[in-house]
Amino acid sequence: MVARTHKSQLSDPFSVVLQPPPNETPAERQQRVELEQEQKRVSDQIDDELRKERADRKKRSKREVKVLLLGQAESGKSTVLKNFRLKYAPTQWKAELRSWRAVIQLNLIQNVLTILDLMQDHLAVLDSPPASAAPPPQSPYGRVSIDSTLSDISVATGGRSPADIVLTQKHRVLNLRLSPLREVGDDLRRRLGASDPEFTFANGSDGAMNGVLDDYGPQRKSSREFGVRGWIGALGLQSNGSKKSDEPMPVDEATEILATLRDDIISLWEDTDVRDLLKVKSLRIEDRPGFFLSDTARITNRTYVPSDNDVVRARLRTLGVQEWRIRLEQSSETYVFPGDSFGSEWVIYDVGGSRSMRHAWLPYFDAVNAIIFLAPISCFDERLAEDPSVNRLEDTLLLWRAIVSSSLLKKTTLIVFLNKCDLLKRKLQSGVQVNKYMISFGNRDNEVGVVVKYLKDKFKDIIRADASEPRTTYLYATSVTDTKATAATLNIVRDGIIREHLKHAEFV
Ligand SMILES: Nc1nc2c(ncn2[C@@H]2O[C@H](COP(=O)(O)OP(=O)(O)OP(=O)(O)O)[C@@H](O)[C@H]2O)c(=O)[nH]1
Ligand SMILES: [Mg+2]
Repeated sequence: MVARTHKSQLSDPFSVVLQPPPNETPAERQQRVELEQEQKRVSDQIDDELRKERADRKKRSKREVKVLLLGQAESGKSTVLKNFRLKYAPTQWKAELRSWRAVIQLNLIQNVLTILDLMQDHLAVLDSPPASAAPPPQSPYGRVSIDSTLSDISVATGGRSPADIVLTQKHRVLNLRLSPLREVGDDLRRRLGASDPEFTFANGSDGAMNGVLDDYGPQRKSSREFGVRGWIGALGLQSNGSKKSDEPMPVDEATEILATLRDDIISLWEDTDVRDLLKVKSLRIEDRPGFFLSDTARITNRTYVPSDNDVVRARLRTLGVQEWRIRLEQSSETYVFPGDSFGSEWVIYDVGGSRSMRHAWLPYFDAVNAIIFLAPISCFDERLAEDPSVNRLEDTLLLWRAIVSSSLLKKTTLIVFLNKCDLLKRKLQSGVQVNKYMISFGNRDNEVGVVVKYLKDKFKDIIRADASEPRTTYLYATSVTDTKATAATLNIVRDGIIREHLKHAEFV
């Protein structure tokens, strides 16, 4: 029997191409039909998966809150992210704590090396022949006169000048015994950077160090700041932030050497001449990020596991942009919006804040619900590491102006954290006068509450002057290393962002 061919089939070139071969045997036909069925099954499966993925994406975007953390280097962006994860994803956070050991060890080593560098410079001056006809010292470690250009500082440090600081044989021995830490520091950096093909030391011109170290250090290798492109790789985490395994942590070489040098580190930090040297050099190392010398006994323990607070205080510079997807955990204290409602999942973008990295911020501007802007207000007397001619507070205000005047951010909720209030308080108590650096501060009281209020008004003034339309901005005074207080602030921020979103959604 000859198969009848429909007229329209003849006119359709596809139907001709798709026709079975004319002399097909029943076995060939069977094989062809089976193959076609299999191909259809695979094709349907792919369609299903694509449909599901689209639906998932749509569902996810309905529940996702996207937040961009902005601010200059060392303003506290990554620290806010840590607080967020500690509060809303505690299971992952706990699993991750141990991975921070190497970062904290590196921070501690950095503290020691800062002091060793300072001591070495001082010893070099002691060892060099006196420039003037001053009498030579009685003994190699006796009182030696060195050139002092810091008379103004010596007034502020109880009348002592560098010339009065005597380093003895004890200091030389400590310097020698602690020198293996340079190698250990390099090893830790290599280990943390191993997963990052672009792993770098921040160089002197783009480090995130403030002006206090300018005197003697940013170019020195031991003083350079270390950064990674992602914690996930550096800490050996999976992309959702949890650790690959929960095997016991090995006592590695760094841990062993630190344990051996524990007493020397403690004796270096407790030495009164070392403290005086830091003072006359105006080096407030205890106010620097990643300061752990007061915790040496605990951290150098072979079984040391970092605490929440250690991790929040640890310093690891961010390079580039890191995306964190956080599904909020329900807990007795944390009310999470149920199921798939808006606010049950957060995507947080944590960016590197130094000037050379700011170009990477822009692509995220039109994709986020809110920006949390970190303004480290204790930095009113510090300079940018990447451009020492720029005051850090000035840079922060310029950044803020750029954000409020950006047309891409017209609909974005803006939140400001006037951060590092604890350091501001300490600085003011130590006698630093705000009006010396900010003339417009005038004769107001040099007191933390007054400074915070003054700066809050400054941020609001910029909004009034530069925003294209009136907008609500939320300003909070924070010290984000205080996890308890920050948890309360984050709750308010979280609810505020969700409320703003719902308010806008009603008008859509
Ligand atoms: N005392 C104190 N330290 C803070 C505060 N906020 C942040 N820090 C510390 O400052 C250091 C820098 O904070 P990060 O969160 O790493 O700064 P960042 O803005 O992410 O910096 P980049 O990654 O370089 O852009 C860390 O060691 C923090 O622990 C604060 O309010 N008070
Ligand atoms: Mg960071």
